Amino acid sequence: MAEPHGAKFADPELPDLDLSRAALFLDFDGTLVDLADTPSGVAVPSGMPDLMRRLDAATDGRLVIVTGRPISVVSQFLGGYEGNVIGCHGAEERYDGETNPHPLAESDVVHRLGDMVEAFAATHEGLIAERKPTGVVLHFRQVPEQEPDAYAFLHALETAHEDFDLHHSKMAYELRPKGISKDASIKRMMKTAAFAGRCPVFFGDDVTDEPALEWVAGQQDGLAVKVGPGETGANYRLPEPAAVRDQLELWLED
Ligand SMILES: O=P(O)(O)OC[C@H]1O[C@H](O[C@H]2O[C@H](CO)[C@@H](O)[C@H](O)[C@H]2O)[C@H](O)[C@@H](O)[C@@H]1O
Repeated sequence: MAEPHGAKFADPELPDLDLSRAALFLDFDGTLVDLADTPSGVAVPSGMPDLMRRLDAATDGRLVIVTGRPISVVSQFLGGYEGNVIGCHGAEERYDGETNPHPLAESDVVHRLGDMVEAFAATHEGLIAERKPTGVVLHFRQVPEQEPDAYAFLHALETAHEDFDLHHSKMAYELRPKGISKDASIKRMMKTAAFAGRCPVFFGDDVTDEPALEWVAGQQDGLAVKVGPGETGANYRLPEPAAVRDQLELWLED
């Protein structure tokens, strides 16, 4: 078993957890792995695929990766992970090997939006367009001074496309289908026979994770863990992804 690296602080300390009674929801970027300069630049620790396999076994299949990334992308980052994923912020779901995409997935309108955002990024050095099956992201991490331009462009696209909403995440703006969210997907999953009665546990770092953190901590009496600084409705906090991985290893040892 891997040696824990030692969390710098936990606020307050996380309790012991019987994984066989838990439903474990894990965000990816900024939670399992450190943020990087570009979407493709994240470094996934070599032990991560094995950690996911062991968590999936310990929860008897109640491990779910909850991410803004497409299922195919996060699965590749996790070394060919085939388990449960809420992807594209809830616009794609894979449970028990079966994938349910949103009706707008790979639609003409999504492709057109992707083309337009790519063309905009191509004429604005430092901006990065990231296409998804259900939307598109415009990243300004390399050029924070271009945030107003990035916002103005995506806001104009949002205004012209009534089926899409504009969302802000870490150094990025994203267009995604209306009515989807991580918390809606988690709530739906927790109502299924396989998950009902389990203690929900959710780790997340971003504003897009807050509604689910608040729901898990405030209404479910579960464990909601905010990763990193910032205001939160979570009931626990860890400082960084390395501390998250250590905590998961500790629960696996119990
Ligand atoms: O829900 P998550 O798993 O946290 O995914 C959220 C978004 O993560 C990625 O963007 C963020 O991470 C990048 C790599 O560290 C970083 O460069 C960027 O600034 C962050 O916003 C991903 O690219 C998005 O598709 C996800 O929605």
